[in-house]
Amino acid sequence: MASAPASRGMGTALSHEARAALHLKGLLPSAVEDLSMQEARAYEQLQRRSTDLEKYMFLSWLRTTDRNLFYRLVVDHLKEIAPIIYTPTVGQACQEFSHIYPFLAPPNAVDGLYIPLNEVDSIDEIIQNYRASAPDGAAPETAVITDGSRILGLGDLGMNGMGIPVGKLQLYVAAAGLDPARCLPIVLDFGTNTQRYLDDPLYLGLRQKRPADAEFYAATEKVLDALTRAFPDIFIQFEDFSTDHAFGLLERWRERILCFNDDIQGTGSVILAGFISAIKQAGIPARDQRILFVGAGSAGVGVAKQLVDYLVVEHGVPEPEAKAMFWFVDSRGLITDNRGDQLAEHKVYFARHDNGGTQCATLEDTVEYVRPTALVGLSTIHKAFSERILARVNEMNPTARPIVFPLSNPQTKAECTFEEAMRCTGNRVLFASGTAFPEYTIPGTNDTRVPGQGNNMYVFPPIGLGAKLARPTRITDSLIFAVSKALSNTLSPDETARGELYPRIERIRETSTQVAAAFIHQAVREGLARDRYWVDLVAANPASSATSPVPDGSYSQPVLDAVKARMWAPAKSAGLSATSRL
Ligand SMILES: NC(=O)C1=CN([C@@H]2O[C@H](COP(=O)(O)OP(=O)(O)OC[C@H]3O[C@@H](n4cnc5c(N)ncnc54)[C@H](OP(=O)(O)O)[C@@H]3O)[C@@H](O)[C@H]2O)C=CC1
Ligand SMILES: CC(=O)C(=O)O
Ligand SMILES: [Mg+2]
Repeated sequence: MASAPASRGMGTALSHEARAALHLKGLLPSAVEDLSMQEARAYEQLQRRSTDLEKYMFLSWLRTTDRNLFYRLVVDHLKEIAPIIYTPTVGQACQEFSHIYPFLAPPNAVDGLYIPLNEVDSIDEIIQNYRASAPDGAAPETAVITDGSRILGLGDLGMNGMGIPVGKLQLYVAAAGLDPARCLPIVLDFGTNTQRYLDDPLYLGLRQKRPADAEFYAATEKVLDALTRAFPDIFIQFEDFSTDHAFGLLERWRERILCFNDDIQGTGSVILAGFISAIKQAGIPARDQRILFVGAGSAGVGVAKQLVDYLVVEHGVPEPEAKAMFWFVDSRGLITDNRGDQLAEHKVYFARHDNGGTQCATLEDTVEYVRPTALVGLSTIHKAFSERILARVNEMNPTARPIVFPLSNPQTKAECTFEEAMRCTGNRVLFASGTAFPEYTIPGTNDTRVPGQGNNMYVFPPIGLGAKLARPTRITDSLIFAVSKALSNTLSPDETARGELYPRIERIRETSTQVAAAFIHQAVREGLARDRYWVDLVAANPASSATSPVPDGSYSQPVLDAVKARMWAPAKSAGLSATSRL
């Protein structure tokens, strides 16, 4: 039987000569068509699926049977397909993962690593099995790893969380041209504390509660040691670990291996980029912002720390004053150092100590107390920004445009919608959400506004691309800062004129290239890059910021061109190799 993956992928696009050579004569319909016809057929099939989950399953099947066609379709229809393979639909797919798993890929298709806690001591064998059966036998260069303990805002999904690394890596490929054969999704199947899954007869993960901290860290240590021994150049993205482990893992590993935490650093970076654009339009100086965060988990604290860095470095605000521009609300109300509970370590930095005896138990009370200019939601609490709160924040800021960022995912967890934010602020809002909301036409006009999507999808793909190319020894805070600056520089004149905060998703491949080029310049500038080619190229072609102490996210044209030339793209016709350029 003809089993070469390329022949299965090409199917009806194979020429008669190729069919003869592969002993496929008579085994395919007689028509020979080009990839655009195959793509048109796949798109038609996609549209015939009546629910988003069915679309997700169809696309998963296509990806694991015809990678080139799948990525052709995704790249050409990214705006429409991103919400299927990524947030929000990926959230539903994860919740149902154990029920749909057999229908996502052909039997025995290798689509990543499932590492159960009770098999961690066999990690070398697991990696060896992967090497032996990996598509194309290529060593992975980018891994996304989760333990499923905090999937989007949906909680502890256990092994079902595998959909997230799979989805993130599809964006690495589609948005930044990483080679799909070298992307490795990993789920640490360390059990789940969600009883619903433990009780579900179809649940496919380990049926046990999660381990205590010591066992968790010992097991992750074994896995990461083995992975980095087997693949010394691998770039590892930590994803959707519950906050109690997210900070600990990052601190343990960030100086040891090439890694980063997407929820802390990636979210910090992308929201800083949107914030830079927002404060240019807000009508008050950056240092006069009063920023109220709802949610003090890995994402909330990660974002706020990135904003503090920016205020210090870019606006010269002394750190204590910059920190004092932030207030946090968690499930117990305003975070202060005198509210009577033991604060988790990651909350201590932002705890208020200037509140006298004032404690606010609710968000409404906190809004009255703080009188914020900006509301940032990373709380997983749907509608936390009620219409009343939005209207009050608008009233409190008659001369400044309020910044409202409901960033929780998926959209069923978002703190408010775009339409609510527009309506309740007299259309003055500067808005970004984690999951894309529909455009909004101001009633009685033809004025249609495009909401910003403040999602780390704009930064993790180019960070991965830059890391793969320049091979820095580690990811520093200043690299992340340069990425934010670079992303904020990518807005087109039209997007800027329309007051948008992020580039349109249709342009994400272009913006990823620019951000990756800036990342490489910064990595060379900090002496972190190990790849001689990029060190020499940057030395010969410095960016405009080469002598400035503050990274400005700039890059040179030759570096941009070289990055573009190294991005993987699906072939457009059967005559080209799968690595031919878009
Ligand atoms: N847009 C983007 O790119 C990204 C979005 N996110 C989203 O951010 C959200 C949070 O992620 P993460 O920080 O890791 O999760 P966590 O669960 O660690 O954090 C949630 C925070 O919200 C607080 N909270 C819970 N209930 C309430 C309430 N009723 N009122 C106020 N605060 C409340 C929690 O309080 P307490 O500490 O007291 O429990 C906690 O501080 C998720 O929905 C995730 O999808 C994450 C990364 C990227
Ligand atoms: C986007 C993302 O990383 C999250 O919601 O967790
Ligand atoms: Mg995440």
